Amino acid sequence: MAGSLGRLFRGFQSFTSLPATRAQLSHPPAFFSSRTMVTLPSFLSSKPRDFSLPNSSWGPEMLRLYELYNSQCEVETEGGEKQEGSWQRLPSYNRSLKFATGGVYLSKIIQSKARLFTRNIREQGAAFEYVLFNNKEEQRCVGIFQAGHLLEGPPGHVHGGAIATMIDTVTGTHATILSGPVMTANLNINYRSPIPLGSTVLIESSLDTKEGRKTFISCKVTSTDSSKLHTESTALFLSINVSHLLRGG
Ligand SMILES: CCCCCCCC(=O)SCCNC(=O)CCNC(=O)[C@H](O)C(C)(C)COP(=O)(O)OP(=O)(O)OC[C@H]1O[C@@H](n2cnc3c(N)ncnc32)[C@H](O)[C@@H]1OP(=O)(O)O
Repeated sequence: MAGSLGRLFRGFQSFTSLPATRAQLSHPPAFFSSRTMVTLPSFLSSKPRDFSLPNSSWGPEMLRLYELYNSQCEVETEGGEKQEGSWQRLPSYNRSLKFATGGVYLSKIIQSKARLFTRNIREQGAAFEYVLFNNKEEQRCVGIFQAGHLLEGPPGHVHGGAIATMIDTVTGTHATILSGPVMTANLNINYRSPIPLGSTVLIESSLDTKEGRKTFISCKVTSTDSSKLHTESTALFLSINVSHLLRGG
């Protein structure tokens, strides 16, 4: 039981896109011989796709901000050595536990067709394009989000539920980094100005305080130059024992 829960916990980390699971998740496809190495189409590859890497749908602003933060993930010392920088890019997959092993306990909560819903639309750029970066020292997490045409709410603008989804994604991932497995208990959003469809925005999450099982987080969504405030929100996450999920909540 303890072993299964341990495996489940590691899988749970991948649910929230944590980098700790990267090594576990990488299974290089065994389709090449020692002499030839063939690049396979992605649907034949057993390697999970990391959705937080740039793709052809990313506009110039999305790419610019990605480069801005990504360039701070690794720095070069005076001696020319590479070192971890202040930011860390968080990889993101569309399945929670596909690559975790486990028996009855996993199958109780994970259906084989289950997919992370922000990552389940095939057409690139159509819905949620985003990448998260974490700054451990500053206890801050940043999401760069490009909203696609399938997320329409008011004509030409992003649906409030889609915005809430992204706030929950960024703050929830941040809370998991800070506190381990958590669930959203409360999410409070003030919508200040609409987000045009197709635009790129910044989602900035910062730790307010931790009290026992409670992690309180604040989050702002702004235009990429920070001149326009789109939403202000606060969130409460409660640390859970993974058995909470096994019991069906
Ligand atoms: C990759 C993407 C990652 C994104 C992460 C996404 C995370 C999610 O969206 S999770 C899905 C949405 N959330 C849910 O479904 C959660 C449903 N709710 C639950 O399961 C439970 O109510 C849960 C776990 C939050 C709390 O239950 P439980 O552990 O029994 O706590 P409980 O004993 O009721 O309360 C503990 C403390 O928290 C407080 N508390 C609980 N809920 C709330 C709340 N909504 N508001 C304020 N305080 C609360 C209680 O008052 C209590 O405080 P104190 O200890 O001071 O008396």
